[in-house]
Amino acid sequence: MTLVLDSCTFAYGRRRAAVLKDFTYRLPDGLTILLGPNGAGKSTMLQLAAAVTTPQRGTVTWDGRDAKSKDYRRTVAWMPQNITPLPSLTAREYVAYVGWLKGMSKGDAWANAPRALARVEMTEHADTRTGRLSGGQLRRVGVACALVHDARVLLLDEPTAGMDPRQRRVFRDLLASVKGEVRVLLSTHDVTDLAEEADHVSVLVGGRLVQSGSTSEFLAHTPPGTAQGRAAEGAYTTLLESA
Ligand SMILES: Nc1ncnc2c1ncn2[C@@H]1O[C@H](COP(=O)(O)OP(=O)(O)OP(=O)(O)O)[C@@H](O)[C@H]1O
Repeated sequence: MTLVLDSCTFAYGRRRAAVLKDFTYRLPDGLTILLGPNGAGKSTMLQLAAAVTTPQRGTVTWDGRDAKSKDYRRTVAWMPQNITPLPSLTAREYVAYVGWLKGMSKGDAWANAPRALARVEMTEHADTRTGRLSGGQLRRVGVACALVHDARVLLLDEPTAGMDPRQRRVFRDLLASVKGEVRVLLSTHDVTDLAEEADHVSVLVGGRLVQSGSTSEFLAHTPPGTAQGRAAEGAYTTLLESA
């Protein structure tokens, strides 16, 4: 049972070239990182998977359930590149509101929000208005939004962009703690920081997957003689050069 993009074609407008063409992807379990240069189609792929856009051809499903269904929307959580705070809502209200939007009853959403915030170590900020949170704190609230409605899939679009090293550390620990219970697909340019922590790595170039497999399969592309600590970067460069 997983999220599947099957033979999807998507273009931003009829006259534009397709960003993804006849594109098929099965999301593995654990943490998968999605790499690719600017404009490769990573955000587009995540948005199709999140059902915020619809392919012109092909299907997006979870366990056979279509992306348009209510079940699907509850199963899959998406965190866009830029999370817009609702400045007047506190973190708890925000998380509860997202739970309600995802189909929970008001009571359940309100009752579950503190637990979700605790999972991301945001309890002390539960009553802080989201307009006052830092970018890193807001992203943690974004993950809490996924946990509140028990999503099975978490789609994160460049979640570590702009984070300082300490925030990154906290975020990586958070992902490590949730990846046993939810499948995570995370797009990033931060190859050195995350590749070695991932279970799987997918590399998208020009709307085409040039690599998709376990992290050790990805690292097998590292050129011989690469300095320690640069393996992921080396593997990524090799894949880009041969794409
Ligand atoms: N709303 C849009 N309207 C028209 N074209 C778009 C739109 N969003 C993205 N594109 C185009 O689609 C292509 C893929 O963009 P996408 O944002 O999916 O790539 P990406 O891999 O996420 O890039 P980045 O790493 O820069 O975020 C690019 O050529 C981009 O210019």
